[in-house]
Amino acid sequence: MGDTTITTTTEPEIRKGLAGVYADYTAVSKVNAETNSLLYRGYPVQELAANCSFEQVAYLLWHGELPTATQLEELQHVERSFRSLDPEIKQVIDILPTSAHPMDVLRTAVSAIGALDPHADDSSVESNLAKSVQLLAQIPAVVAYDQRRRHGLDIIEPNDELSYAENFLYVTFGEVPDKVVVDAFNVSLILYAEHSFNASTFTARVITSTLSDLYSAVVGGIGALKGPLHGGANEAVMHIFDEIGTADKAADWLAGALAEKRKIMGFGHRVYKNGDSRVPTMKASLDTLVEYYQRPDLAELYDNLEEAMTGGKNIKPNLDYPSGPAYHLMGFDTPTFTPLFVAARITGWTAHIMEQLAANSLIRPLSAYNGVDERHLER
Ligand SMILES: CC(=O)SCCNC(=O)CCNC(=O)[C@H](O)C(C)(C)COP(=O)(O)OP(=O)(O)OC[C@H]1O[C@@H](n2cnc3c(N)ncnc32)[C@H](O)[C@@H]1OP(=O)(O)O
Ligand SMILES: O=C([O-])CC(=O)C(=O)O
Repeated sequence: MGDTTITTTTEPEIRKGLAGVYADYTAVSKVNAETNSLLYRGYPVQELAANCSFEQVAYLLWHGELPTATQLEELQHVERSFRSLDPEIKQVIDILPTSAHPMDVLRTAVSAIGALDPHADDSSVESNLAKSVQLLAQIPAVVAYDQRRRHGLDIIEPNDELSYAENFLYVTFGEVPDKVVVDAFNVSLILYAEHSFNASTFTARVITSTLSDLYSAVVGGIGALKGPLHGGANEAVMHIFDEIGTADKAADWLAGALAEKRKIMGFGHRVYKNGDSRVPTMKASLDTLVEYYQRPDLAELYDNLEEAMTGGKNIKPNLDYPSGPAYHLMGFDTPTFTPLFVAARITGWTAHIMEQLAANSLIRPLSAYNGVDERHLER
């Protein structure tokens, strides 16, 4: 018998939420709560955010090394060639109500992209890499298409002269904003790209472990990311800011919310208990945006809520806390924030899908039964 033999005499150790459990190895990234650091393929994420484009980081996550100039050019060429949405995908989006949450629209669109791909079930590395680049290129088109149709605006076709970040902003807003905005967006994408066995990546790996296809794993990842305890928190932060109103009300609002045992979105983390390694970098980008858009009121509200939360419960902000207001300042509407997280995390998810396939083992833990004792039908 293998090591999954169930012994009924000893009480199994249950780790709720798999907290503290090592499920497998990964070479994609290292989250170190003790040193408060995050490495992508060995590189500190802060260094990557300060010096690289999101496309370079995507390549790094997929291939394990940063691209040479030629490799980057090739990636950019392919990514730019996939940016337009097929008419069938536009039709699929169009039949969804504009009241549908953008995460539901994106999940549906990715599922449709998979159903239209005749090679969906080809799980070779070459095919999965090609699918990963295609999804990288098309997610911005879906997100922008949906935000614009919700606001009754004309759809803007992509511009393949532009970088990934520039084009994303262009197809959403109809113009490329100033460099300070593009840079902040690029930084946010890099910071959101990868974070080891978080809930959505683990979901994608579980699906992959059954030898299902890459699209199914990504659709599952999107579903897991939508929840407010995970990616949905960046949207929820903005709802909290709206609820609080002005900076002077932050402390009282927090006292009331904590008294009602509410979870304060954008704070806390399963792994980092002493602050999220990515927050200082994203906060610096938020500061540049606050300055650029002249919104000291938003910065004051941000600071006051953080001060009240760290002073009271000593729970620190996670990446969603600075990202939410940063995306708001850039002009994205609030329900679009979590799809922006998807646009970045598609790189990490697909890197993990390929890693899982390279050394696969079906992910299937045990459960300890605590239902009624064995019983029988009365006949
Ligand atoms: C990019 C990301 O996905 S980062 C995560 C984004 N999610 C959020 O911001 C949602 C808000 N945060 C949370 O709900 C949690 O901090 C989680 C889900 C992220 C992590 O949760 P866990 O590791 O399970 O921590 P847990 O829930 O056990 O919290 C420990 C204690 O801190 C409290 N706590 C943790 N986070 C918060 C919070 N944001 N607001 C209020 N209390 C909190 C818990 O209530 C608990 O208190 P207790 O011991 O008195 O019961
Ligand atoms: O690691 C986690 O649990 C959540 C997170 O911060 C991420 O996915 O970026």
